[in-house]
Amino acid sequence: MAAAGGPGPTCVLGIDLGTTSVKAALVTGTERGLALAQSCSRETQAYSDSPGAAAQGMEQDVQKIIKALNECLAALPQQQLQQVTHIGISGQMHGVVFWKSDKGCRWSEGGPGPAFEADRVSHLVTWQDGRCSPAFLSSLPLPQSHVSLATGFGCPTIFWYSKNSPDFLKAYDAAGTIQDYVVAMLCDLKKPLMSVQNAASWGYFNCRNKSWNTDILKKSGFPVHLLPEVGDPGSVAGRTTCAWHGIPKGAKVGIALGDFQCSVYSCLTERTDAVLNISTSAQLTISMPLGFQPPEAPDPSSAVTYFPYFNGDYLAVAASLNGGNVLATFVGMVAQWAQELGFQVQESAIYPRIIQAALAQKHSKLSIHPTIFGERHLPELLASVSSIGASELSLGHVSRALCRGLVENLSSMFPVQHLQELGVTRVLGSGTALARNE
Ligand SMILES: Nc1ncnc2c1ncn2[C@@H]1O[C@H](COP(=O)(O)OP(=O)(O)O)[C@@H](O)[C@H]1O
Ligand SMILES: O=C(CO)[C@@H](O)[C@H](O)[C@H](O)[C@H](O)COP(=O)(O)O
Repeated sequence: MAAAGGPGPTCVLGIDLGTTSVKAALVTGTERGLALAQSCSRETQAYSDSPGAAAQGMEQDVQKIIKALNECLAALPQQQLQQVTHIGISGQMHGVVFWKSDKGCRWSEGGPGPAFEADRVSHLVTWQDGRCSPAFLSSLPLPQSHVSLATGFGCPTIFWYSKNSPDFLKAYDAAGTIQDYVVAMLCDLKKPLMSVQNAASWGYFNCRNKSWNTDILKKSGFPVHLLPEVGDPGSVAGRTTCAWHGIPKGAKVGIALGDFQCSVYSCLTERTDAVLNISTSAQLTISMPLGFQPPEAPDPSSAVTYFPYFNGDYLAVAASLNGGNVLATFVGMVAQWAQELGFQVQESAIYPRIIQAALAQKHSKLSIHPTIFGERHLPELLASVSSIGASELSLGHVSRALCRGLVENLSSMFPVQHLQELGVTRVLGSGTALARNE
């Protein structure tokens, strides 16, 4: 997001508000282009209870997400933060957070300069939330969008609140993804601004005319006043209204982007590339030809969907609900079993051991279908294990079969032969769960 026309940015700050961790990167402009100067990541540990949504709820505490963001920025060098002219923010898609527009945060003077903490803000209901049952979703009006409705998507979640807990919504007059919330706080936006990338991930958004299905929603009593304004990815949402962690007031802030699209953007160079991103979730994706338009109506049974990218382009994506979160659950299970057996084992110590054990293990017949979270196109299909031989029960066998199962699941959603027919010659990997797992 260089300053159009004017001098390019001397220093750009990139932020990703992911489901598990916040990442921040300082990128400096050099004569050879942009170079990474510093980066930092912090796990948010933000999972929280979900009042009213029973066991299916999956919410995160926004205070903890902003705390992790502040810790990341405080760890970056002041001298470079003071040169930041542009801020780009991406984050977990689909989810929704509500806030009171003039009381969404509280600014305070910290060591490195002013910073904000979340104030009159709800929990973030994330993309992993399961409160919108298949029966509830089918009770909602049909969207005029190529993206099928799914639980954890912003608009169905707002419908859920308006039907099950209408008083909850009365406390708020703004809503957006977590990344839209941060942009709104930095630019003091009275009305949140959302990019087409994130709007498409909420449902009830028509990507062709870039507008919400307002008439359809109004007729069903949906609180349309909560829908953000929508803008193009890559456009500027506003400027910082005060200094922030040493970043001067007036820095340009880009409209918030989808983490998935940014993962792709970080490595996609050829149209013949596919990208395999495994973070908390997992996606296998390719770019569609210039001028491609998604179908008018969604196909809920399809494992592949189309998401807006940049400049009106689209990505075809197999978006799995099962990625690094499955590995994290397995590690948690091993830690829990160890504790029940009387041993205390840190989860951070288990990851390297399962990875090394799997590396040392040849492929075996043990087969794990890892979809413990179901899939959007097959919500009922949970995980299973088969071909369990007595001699194939080591930690290495199970860990290797689990990793293989994750990739096989994605490949079943977007088969290799389909990728080859579309001209794909290379798959690029991105995401922590890949990068930290040999
Ligand atoms: N110590 C570790 N070693 C290997 N993988 C890890 C480790 N810690 C976390 N992970 C994996 O990284 C995933 C989170 O990746 P991250 O990029 O932080 O997610 P997100 O972008 O969704 O916030 C976890 O789901 C887990 O599978
Ligand atoms: O579900 C889709 C697309 O429909 C994913 O690409 C979606 O962006 C991601 O699952 C969420 O944004 C979470 O991403 P991450 O936290 O796993 O990086």
